[in-house]
Amino acid sequence: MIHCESLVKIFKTDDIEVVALQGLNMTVEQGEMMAIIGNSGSGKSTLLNILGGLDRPSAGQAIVGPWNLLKMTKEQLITYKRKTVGFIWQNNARNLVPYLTALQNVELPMLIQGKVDRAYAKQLLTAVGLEHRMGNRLTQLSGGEQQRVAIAISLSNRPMIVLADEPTGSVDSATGDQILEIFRRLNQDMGVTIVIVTHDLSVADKVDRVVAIRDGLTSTEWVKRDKDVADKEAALPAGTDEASTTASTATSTAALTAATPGSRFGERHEEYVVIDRVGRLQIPKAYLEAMNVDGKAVLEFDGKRVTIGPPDASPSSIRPGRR
Ligand SMILES: Nc1ncnc2c1ncn2[C@@H]1O[C@H](COP(=O)(O)OP(=O)(O)OP(=O)(O)O)[C@@H](O)[C@H]1O
Repeated sequence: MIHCESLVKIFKTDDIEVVALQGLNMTVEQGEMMAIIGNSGSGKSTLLNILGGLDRPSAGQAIVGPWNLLKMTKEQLITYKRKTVGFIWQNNARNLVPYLTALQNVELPMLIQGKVDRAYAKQLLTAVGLEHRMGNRLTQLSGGEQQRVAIAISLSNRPMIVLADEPTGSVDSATGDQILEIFRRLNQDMGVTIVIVTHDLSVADKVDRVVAIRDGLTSTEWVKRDKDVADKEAALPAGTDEASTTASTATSTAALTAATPGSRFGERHEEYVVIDRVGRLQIPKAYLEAMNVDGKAVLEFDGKRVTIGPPDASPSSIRPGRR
């Protein structure tokens, strides 16, 4: 559904250029609910704005369904924004009109497009648990309820994808959990693909997959594992053949398991380093410092594992591991 390859975004002002995305690769499958996580300034919002058609990429490839975001005309971009994507912002003032009721807010984008479907608007508000608040003005709703109205609005044009920028950023953690549960339900019931951008690591446990962005590049990926496989593997003694086979099958799909896999987001996530099409990967700074590698390194391959180390010493190991 979404395919970004070598995606570059450069912001130019009078005297400086900021390379916000430096050749990013990412794929999102149809029907997935995934999160993009990264520190402030890592390029998350830039990527989301590009996927939402709000900003144009500078180079590379960005394909969403049948659309090529680099090659679209202005008119196509308008149609794309109206029909393909729904947006949710952290600051919901961007989505909502305070003096209108919840129902009027959901109907507004439909009105702008020329056809109000009241039954569908009500269905959306019911889906986000606000059937009893439809007639209330936005000012009468709590922050969490307003965010739920924003979710209903994002679906009013029946989009294929919902893009959410820090959707839990301005609510407390219990409300944040509720919002993520609503996303999950909508994802399952309506089949809508959901991409959440956040710096909140706790979101990771609620999604199928997490892609970490660092310095405008995808660096690491955590995939939620099939619970049965995870339970079975946990029951096996370390180093048994069956456990190794399960781990290596997983690694062969996309990437190399990192040296400290899995544990960061609980038992059911497996951590991978992303390797791009031409074989590049990002090595965490802490590892490079611990190995005293700077600029150049020695790679060794023993037929199964790649080992990397400083040029003048025997290599320290980066190896596919598992819990
Ligand atoms: N319109 C712009 N003009 C110039 N530089 C920009 C612009 N938008 C973003 N940047 C720069 O691009 C880089 C990535 O910014 P971006 O907003 O995508 O990061 P982010 O990961 O979403 O951060 P945050 O979580 O703080 O929103 C930053 O260095 C930022 O300063």
